[in-house]
Amino acid sequence: MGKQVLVIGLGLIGGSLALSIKKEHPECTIIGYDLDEEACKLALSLQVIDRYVTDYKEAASTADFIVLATPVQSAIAILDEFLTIEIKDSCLITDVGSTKKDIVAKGEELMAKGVSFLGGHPMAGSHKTGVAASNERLFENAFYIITPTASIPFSKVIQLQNWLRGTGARFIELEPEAHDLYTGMVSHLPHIIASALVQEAGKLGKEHPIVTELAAGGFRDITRIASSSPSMWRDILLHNKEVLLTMLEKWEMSMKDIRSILAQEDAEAIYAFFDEAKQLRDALPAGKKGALMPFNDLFVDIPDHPGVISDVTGILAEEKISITNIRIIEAREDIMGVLQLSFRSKEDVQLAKKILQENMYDTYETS
Ligand SMILES: NC(=O)c1ccc[n+]([C@@H]2O[C@H](COP(=O)([O-])OP(=O)(O)OC[C@H]3O[C@@H](n4cnc5c(N)ncnc54)[C@H](O)[C@@H]3O)[C@@H](O)[C@H]2O)c1
Ligand SMILES: O=C(O)C(=O)C[C@]1(C(=O)O)C=C[C@@H](O)C=C1
Repeated sequence: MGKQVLVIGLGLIGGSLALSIKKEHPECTIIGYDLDEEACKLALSLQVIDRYVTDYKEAASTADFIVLATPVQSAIAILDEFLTIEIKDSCLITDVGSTKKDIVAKGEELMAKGVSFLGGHPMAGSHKTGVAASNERLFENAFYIITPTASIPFSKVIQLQNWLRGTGARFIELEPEAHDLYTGMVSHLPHIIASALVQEAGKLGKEHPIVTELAAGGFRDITRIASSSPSMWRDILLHNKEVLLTMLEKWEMSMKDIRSILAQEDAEAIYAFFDEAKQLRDALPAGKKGALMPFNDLFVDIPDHPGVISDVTGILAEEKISITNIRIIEAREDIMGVLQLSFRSKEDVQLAKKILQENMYDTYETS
């Protein structure tokens, strides 16, 4: 009989992992559990899981591999419950939480009982939630952080990577504290800033409704992540409180600095502020997926007439090239518009470029 995998939390990440585990281990049975039974039913009908349970305890006691993919506070509560039930000696438990210190500390309590827990965090995701947004390629080429402690045997690290080979992710090891510090900077703080920015625009928008209508590329780019799950981010902030309090203090100081050079009309310092940021941003590793997403974008000049967008997308669909995002820039009456198309990989960008050029579309990439 094939092995049993239990996925608890059938949302974006649990669903995507279930798909990539099944792809690499088709003989295993994927059992799902979610607090929300509708999520279980949807996961079953989308063939993300083989079956679901309405109480995970029995399935946990027979599982070979357990993935916790709930918001981080619930993951701790579930690990607490695992302390009270029988789990097979050979079973490996992992989580996908965006914070690691508290979860790994709880996992150590299980280790003391002879149950193997190895913390994990795939550094790829989306502002979308729910199993319907699952994608077996979500983690391809992304960093997958694992946080082994001294109490976990190396064989379990290999076992985890084998289970998760279908993700196509690149595994790296970090101490839980280092994980929370680094992701605090490149993931958690940006989510706070994005949400605060949307709140500010919302306040002005109450008095001047046109403001939100005017929100164009820049605002949308920097605030996309403000559409993420509030319960997930509530838990992340509470788990990474100390790190984020320090970062917010430094952030406030940084805002004070820019305020001060602006008040003084210090043009040189203002230029240096943007120039230094541009150089740092431009130097981010290209072609890598992870917290620092690369741009797999192609820009296409389009004449401003009806049907042109469906023509472009139709050409790409015929070649089976998936578009992950589409945006129209500068499309005003009677002038050329620009279509910004995002793809999963650089290869898809190149293929799309070739096909569209063959169809007489002018295309260009950004560096
Ligand atoms: N979204 C991302 O970009 C991303 C990336 C990497 C890691 N993560 C982490 O992955 C985890 C899941 O995030 P997601 O994006 O899949 O969220 P999601 O909202 O899409 O899914 C979470 C699911 O967990 C279920 N759930 C909540 N409490 C539960 C409980 N006690 N028992 C069983 N099910 C429960 C919810 O009903 C929901 O279906 C979080 O810990 C998050 O920090 C998220
Ligand atoms: O792409 C997004 O929407 C994300 O927010 C993904 C993101 C991130 O901050 O980069 C969010 C939380 C995770 O723990 C890992 C990845």
